[in-house]
Amino acid sequence: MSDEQARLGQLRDEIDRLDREIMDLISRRAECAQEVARVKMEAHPGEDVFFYRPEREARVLRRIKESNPGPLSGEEMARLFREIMSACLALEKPMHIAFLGPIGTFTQAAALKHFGHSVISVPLPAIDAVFREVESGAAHYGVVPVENSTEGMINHTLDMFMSSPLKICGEVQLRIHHHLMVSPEHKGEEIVRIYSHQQSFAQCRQWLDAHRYGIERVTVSSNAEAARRAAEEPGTAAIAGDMAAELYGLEVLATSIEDRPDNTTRFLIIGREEVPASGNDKSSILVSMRNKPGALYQLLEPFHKHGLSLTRIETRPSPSGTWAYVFYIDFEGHVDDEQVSKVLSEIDEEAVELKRLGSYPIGVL
Ligand SMILES: O=C(O)C(=O)C[C@]1(C(=O)O)C=C[C@@H](O)C=C1
Repeated sequence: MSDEQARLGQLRDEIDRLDREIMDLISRRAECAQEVARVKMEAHPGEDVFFYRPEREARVLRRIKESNPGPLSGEEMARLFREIMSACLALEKPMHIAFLGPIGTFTQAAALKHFGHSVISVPLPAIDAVFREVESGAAHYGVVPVENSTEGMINHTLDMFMSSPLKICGEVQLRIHHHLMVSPEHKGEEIVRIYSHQQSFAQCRQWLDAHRYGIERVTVSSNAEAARRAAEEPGTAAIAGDMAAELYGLEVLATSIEDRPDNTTRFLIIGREEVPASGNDKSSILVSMRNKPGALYQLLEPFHKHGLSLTRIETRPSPSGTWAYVFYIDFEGHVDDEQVSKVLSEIDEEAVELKRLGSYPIGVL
């Protein structure tokens, strides 16, 4: 036996021993989670028990990232623990997660990044369908896109909050990489048409103008639908992500063709209950103000006065009248914080309407 083989043999024995230890520890952790479920059910007999605890998960993942000794990165370690917790939660209660489908979309990738792979993910054809699925109780939570760093807000999602009773329970950000892809069967053929979602075309506009100028661009309902069509139709290509390429067996001709290298989409987790403070939270509100001089100043002044950071303010036309507006505001803090409750009660005095959309942990992953 060579020195190399002898050394590899020792190291692999050590890895086998460690794997057994890791497995025993994960099994003990899973038993604890099962016990947690029993305690929760005993404490709330006959009630709707909330097994998923976003504030607890955020704390666990933050602690893992902060205390990770390396050599794996904090992100990588948190991702592994994300999957362990996902499997533990599935033992307590299998979670149904509705997302803007079809399967293979970036929203599904975001749902799996946030909840891990042990959930049952349910694709739905539109953003309002995701809201309805969660409102009716058919799904425990939903995942919808809310803003993209290149293209701005997803207005449909913002507008749904005006009428929906749902709460925001979390957020997750996903780096969006778009690829130009074709079916390997039709690879040699000239591309006469490119399919994609309107947002993806917008995020790759400069690349397309520089590299595929003059080719017909056809907008479809999702990237996954674009990939499905490209898989079937000779002479076509799709702009979509890795999941869609894999799902439809497409070959990537050009990778990461998004115009901005930091192209990121933020998604919201929507649910039926409010989330307790996790120690590093964000809140979202909808406010409609009277149409009078200084209204915007009056709305923002309490944030300045009480030292709260705004992370986003967006204006949407109000459904109640022409030229009336609703402000969608994200800010740091939790509704249970003293400063936040002062700000909200000051805004409430001036506003026509103030709707609290929820406080939730700032995305960890
Ligand atoms: O701490 C809880 O309440 C649990 O249910 C345990 C646990 C975990 O595995 O750590 C599982 C699911 C929850 O979403 C949060 C944490």
